[in-house]
Amino acid sequence: MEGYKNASKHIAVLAFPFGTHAVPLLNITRQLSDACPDTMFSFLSTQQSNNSTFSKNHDKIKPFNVWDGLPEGYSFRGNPYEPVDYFLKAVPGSFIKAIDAVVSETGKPIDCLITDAFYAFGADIADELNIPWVAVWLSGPRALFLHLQTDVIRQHVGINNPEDKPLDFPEFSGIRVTDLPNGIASGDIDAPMPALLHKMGVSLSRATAIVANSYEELDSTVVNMLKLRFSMFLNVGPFTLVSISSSTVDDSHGCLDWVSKHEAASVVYIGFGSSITPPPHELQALCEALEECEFPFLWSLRGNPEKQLPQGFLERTGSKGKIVPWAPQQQILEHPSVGVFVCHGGWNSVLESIKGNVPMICRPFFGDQQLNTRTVDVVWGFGLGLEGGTFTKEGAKKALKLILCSQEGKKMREKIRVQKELVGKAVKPNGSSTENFKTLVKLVSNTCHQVD
Ligand SMILES: O=c1ccn([C@@H]2O[C@H](COP(=O)(O)OP(=O)(O)O[C@H]3O[C@H](CO)[C@@H](O)[C@H](O)[C@H]3O)[C@@H](O)[C@H]2O)c(=O)[nH]1
Repeated sequence: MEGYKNASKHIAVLAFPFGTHAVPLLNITRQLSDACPDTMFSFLSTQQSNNSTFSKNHDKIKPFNVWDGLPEGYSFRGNPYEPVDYFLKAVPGSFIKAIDAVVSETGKPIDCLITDAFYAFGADIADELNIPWVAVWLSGPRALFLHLQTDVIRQHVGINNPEDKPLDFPEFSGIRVTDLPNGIASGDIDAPMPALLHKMGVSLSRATAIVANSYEELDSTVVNMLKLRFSMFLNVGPFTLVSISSSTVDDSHGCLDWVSKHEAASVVYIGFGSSITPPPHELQALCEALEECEFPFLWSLRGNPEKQLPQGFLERTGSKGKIVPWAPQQQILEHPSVGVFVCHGGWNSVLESIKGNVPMICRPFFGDQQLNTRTVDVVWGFGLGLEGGTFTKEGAKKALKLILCSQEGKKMREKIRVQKELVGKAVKPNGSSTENFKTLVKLVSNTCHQVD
C-alpha cells in the first residue's frame, strides 16, 4: 500500500454497511482514487461489510472497520432490521471514534469527508473538522426528492392515512401516496431508519455536493428540481458501469455459458437483490408460473432451493432452468439471450436492467422499491408491477407472457433501448456523467488542503 502511505491528501469515506450500499460507494471511491493522484482514501465500514466488499486490494484505498453496534454474544434471530437498528444506535459515535483511530494510525488529518447520504451527521463531522462534506445518494433521484419533502408530505397526507391518492407534486404524475418509500408517511416514523432518513432530508442542503448514482437523462425533471435545491447536485452514475471490468466477473456457477445456449430475448432472469427472498407462498406461485409457461429461466436464489421451492420443482424443470446462489447479474442482464428480469425494484437492479436493455417485472418489498416499481411501470414504461403487488400464479404468467411474447413487450424493450443508449452516452467522454465526475474530481482535489 505504498500509494496509500505516501499520498499527501487524505479522504475518509463512511459507508452504510447494509443492502447494496457499500459496493457502489467503493466503486465511486475507486474511480476517484484513479482520478486523484496523491490522495489516499480510508474506507470505513463494518468488518463484515469490508470483508465482503474488498475482494481485491487497491493501492490507495484502505478499509478500516467501524463497530457494528451489536451487543456481545449477539446472535441473529431472523429479523433483518435488528442489526441495522443496533448499528444506527452506535452512530455517529462509532464513526467519530474510527476516524480518530485512522488519523492517529496514519498521522494524516482528513481533508474531505465522503459519506453515504444517509448520514446527516456527516455535516457535523465535516463542520467540526472544517472540511467539505460530499454526500453520496445511492438510489434514484425521485426517492431523494421525496425524502427532502417528508415534512410537506406528512402535512398534506398525514401519517398512516389509509386513504390512497395521487401525490400532490405535478412532476410525479402517476405516483400515489402508497408508492412513497416507507417511513415518509407510513409505518413507524420514529423507528431508527425512518428517523435517519428524515434527518437526511433536513440536513443534505449543508453538503458541499450531493453525488448521485444515476444519470441526468433518466429523470431530468426531477434532476432539475434537485439542482435547484442543492448548491451542487452531480449525477455521476451508474457507478457500477464504469468500474467493473470483465476480469473481475465471478461466474463460478457457469451462468453466462448457460445463458449463451438460449435464443435471443428468451430467458427469464430472476434475482431479488442482496437480501430479499419472497415468502413461501409467492415462491410457490412463481414456480408454478415458470413451470406452466415453460420459458427457460436462470434464478439467483439464496439458501437451499430444495427446501424453499415446491417438491419436485427442481427435477421437473431441470432441463429448462438453472438455480444458483449468486450470479454475475450485470453481465447476465447484458447478455442478448435474457428477455425479462424478475426483480424487487432495487435501484442497482433498475440501472443494470437499463444497461442490459431488459424489461422488468417488479415485486417490491421495502424502502424505495415500490416507488421504483411504479416509476418503471407507469412513468418510464419499460417494466411492470404485478397485479395486486405480489406473486400469484396467474399474475406472474400474465406478466411473463406480456413481456416475452406480446407487442406491448416489444414496445417496452424499445423504450428501455432508448435509455440504454442514453446511459451509454452519459458515461462516454463528454457525456453528462463523465462531465459531472470531472466536476467532482475538481471539487475533491481543490478543497483538500495540502499536508506537507
Ligand atoms: O446474484 C446476484 C444478486 C445480486 N447481485 C447484485 O447485487 C446488487 C443488488 O442491488 P439492488 O438491486 O439495489 O438491491 P438491494 O441489494 O436490495 O439494494 C438495497 O439498496 C438499494 C440502493 O440504495 C435500494 O434501491 C434497495 O431498495 C435496497 O434493498 C446489484 O448490483 C446486483 O447486480 C449480483 O450481482 N448477483
